[in-house]
Amino acid sequence: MGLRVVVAADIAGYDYKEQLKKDLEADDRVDEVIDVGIGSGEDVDYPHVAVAGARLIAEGKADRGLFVCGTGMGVAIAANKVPGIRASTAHDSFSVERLVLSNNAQVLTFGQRVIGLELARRLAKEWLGYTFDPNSSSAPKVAALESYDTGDNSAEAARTSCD
Ligand SMILES: O=C(CO)[C@H](O)COP(=O)(O)O
Repeated sequence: MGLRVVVAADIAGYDYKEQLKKDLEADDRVDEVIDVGIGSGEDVDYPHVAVAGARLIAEGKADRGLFVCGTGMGVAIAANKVPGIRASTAHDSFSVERLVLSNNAQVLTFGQRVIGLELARRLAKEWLGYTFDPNSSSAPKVAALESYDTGDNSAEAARTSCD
C-alpha cells in the first residue's frame, strides 16, 4: 500500500508546495496527496496550515507530511505542537535520511527562501524511499520521545545514557 501524504504551505512556501504536490501525485509510492492549503489566492499563516496537516497524521488520515514555509522552521515548530507528531526541517540528504531512520518523523519541512527548488524536489523523492525500522537501535529513543509526549514517564525512569 502506498503512502498518503499531506502537503501544506503558507504564502512563502506556496510555489514549492505546488511543485512538490505534482511530484508526489506522479510518484508510484504515493497513493494519495492531501492538500490542506494554502490554495491559490489564499493567505493563511504557517501555524494554521501546519497544525491542520499534522492533525491529519495524528488522526491516522495521512501517513506523512511535507510542509513548506519561508524557512521550514515555522511549519516544523507548529507541527510539533500536535501530540504524536515529529517534524523537522532537513535540507540535505543525510538529514532527510536520519529524519526517518533515526527519528521516525512523519513530517519533513522545507524553506522556500533557503533551499533551491531542484534540491527540494530531489530530497522529497529520497524521503519517500525511507521507512523506519521498529527493530533498529533508534527505536527505544523514539519511544522515549513518545513517552515525553504522552506524559508517560517510563522512559525517563529507565534512562541510561544521560546520567
Ligand atoms: O518562514 C516562516 C516561518 O518560519 C514564514 O514563512 C514567514 O514568517 P515571518 O518571517 O514571520 O513572516
